[in-house]
Amino acid sequence: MYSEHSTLNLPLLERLVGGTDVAAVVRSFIPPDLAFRIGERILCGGFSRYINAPSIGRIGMAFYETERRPALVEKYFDEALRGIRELRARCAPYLSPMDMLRCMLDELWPAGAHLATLYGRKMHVGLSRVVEPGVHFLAHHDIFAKDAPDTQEAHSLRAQLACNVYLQMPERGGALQIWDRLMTPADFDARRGDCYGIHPDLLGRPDVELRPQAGDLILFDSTKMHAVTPGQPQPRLSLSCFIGYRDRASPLVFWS
Ligand SMILES: O=C(O)CCC(=O)C(=O)O
Ligand SMILES: [Fe+2]
Repeated sequence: MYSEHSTLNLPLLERLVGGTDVAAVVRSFIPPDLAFRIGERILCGGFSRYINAPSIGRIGMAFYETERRPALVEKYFDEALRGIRELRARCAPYLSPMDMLRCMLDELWPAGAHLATLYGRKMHVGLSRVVEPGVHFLAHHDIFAKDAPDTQEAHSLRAQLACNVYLQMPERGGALQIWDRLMTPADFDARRGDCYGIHPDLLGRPDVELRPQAGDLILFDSTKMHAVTPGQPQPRLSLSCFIGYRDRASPLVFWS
């Protein structure tokens, strides 16, 4: 169901994209004290909020927020590379964990790994996400083809992994819950209405519950329903992206 590792490795990726495992944890992907310090640097510059999920803070726009609206799609691409450079600058003099992850994926995957392009333009990668104390990050799934329908880039994906490096964790709560079954986009959209997600109580017991520690990396199948339990008393800060898989002979792609 899920596996624990001390390093990011190829078998772990293969088990995830092949559907054998729903999640994998890499403990201390970066040292916990370094994670905390990088987190402080990132937060110093302030943050804004998801347009369509305002209870959740973020630095850098997610493609999910564009909701197929041309003006927002334009804004997303306009800010994409600036966002990547902004995260790098906030982390300096430390290496951005997102840059490290990108290099490691490129080195590990036989066909390499690179930044995703869509409509001929480079996407953003490396969203900093802030979940404040007491906030419930509701159950949802992330499926690229819902955000970019009618694109070959989205429909050719055979797996989509969410990938999070946890920089700061609350003392209690902040667990990632995953339900190992698919909810069709139509079913999910009908249930959620105008809200970005649904209450996890509607889904019964999660199949996987993982409480990351600062410095951990978790990868999981983002097309499965997932949620984050409320944390106390500190905010929960993570760096987030998606990894797209087509086949073994094709490069992995990443975006946020
Ligand atoms: O923060 C987490 O543990 C998961 C957040 C999430 O919904 C995602 O990465 O898609
Ligand atoms: Fe998600």
